[in-house]
Amino acid sequence: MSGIKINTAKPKHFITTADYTAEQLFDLVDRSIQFKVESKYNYPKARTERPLDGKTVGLLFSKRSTRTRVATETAVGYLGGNAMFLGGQDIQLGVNESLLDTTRVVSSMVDGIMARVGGHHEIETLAKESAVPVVNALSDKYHPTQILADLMTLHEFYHNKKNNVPAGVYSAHTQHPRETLKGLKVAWVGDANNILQEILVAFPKCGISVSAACPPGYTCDQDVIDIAQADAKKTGATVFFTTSPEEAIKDCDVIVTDTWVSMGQEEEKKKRLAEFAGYQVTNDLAARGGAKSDWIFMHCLPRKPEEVDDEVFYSERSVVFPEAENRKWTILAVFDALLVRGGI
Ligand SMILES: NC(=O)OP(=O)(O)O
Repeated sequence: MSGIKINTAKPKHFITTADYTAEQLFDLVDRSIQFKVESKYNYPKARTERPLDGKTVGLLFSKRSTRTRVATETAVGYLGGNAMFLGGQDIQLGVNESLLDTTRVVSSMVDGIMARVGGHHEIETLAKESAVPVVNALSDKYHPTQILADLMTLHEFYHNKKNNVPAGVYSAHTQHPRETLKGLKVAWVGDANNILQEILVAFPKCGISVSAACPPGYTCDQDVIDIAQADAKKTGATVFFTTSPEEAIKDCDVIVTDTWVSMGQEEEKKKRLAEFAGYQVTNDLAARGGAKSDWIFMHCLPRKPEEVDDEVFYSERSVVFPEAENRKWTILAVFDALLVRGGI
């Protein structure tokens, strides 16, 4: 009897944007825009294909999530697939079963995995052991789908600004992301966390300069800094670190911050609030530091008022809600690439 040939090719994953070139990230942004326009305006026509029909994506989440979970479940549904949420309270992982065993079992039954983990080594184990593509839904080192959404949000904003497209209107996007993003200066004011680290490995290679202010003692991993500096050298972008928020935001186009107390750091809250004094993003800080007059504000959410005041957060400068929505379109593009088109 002749046997059935089993596909033994290693699956492709999306663990960090550091693994992909700027052109690959731009293509994902471009595809995300196409999905958004198609969904909102039936342009060029309403979607009828359901390429993930009969397929399942497992959401292996050991931490809370609103945006990433909703974005993934709706994105997989949009492609006709089934999203199965496997929360930390629901399965044996971490209580009765190791990550290695769980990965082998779950990946033998699903077609893709979206995983939110603690340590970055956990997502690396998952990717190594999984029989199907794994997407990093957040680890303590990186948050790639968030920063892909941030690239899309920046592209949309500056594309529409250059082309006088009114807010909330989606155009056919005449310019490529490489044209809209190159030369921007993004200032980070906050923790040296997974969001800043993903920004550092994604933005400089896209031609975006990054200047980051973190309190004394809060520093990024050296391998991340090395990647950022090497990428910046190639594109002409700059990478700059300081402990002064005012210094970081000088001449910036965009100010970004995030929580000062990430999930799992709750016992450090009091100490952190004291150490981040002076780091709240306000119009006054932007004026003192000399941000460009038309600076915009980003935050991956959820947000606490100590990080940014209401005046900025709910102002016209703030693109935080389109940024949140774009999680869906970018995650859609990632799963479309990995599960439908065979790779990014
Ligand atoms: N920004 C982000 O990852 O949000 P959630 O934690 O709600 O998924």
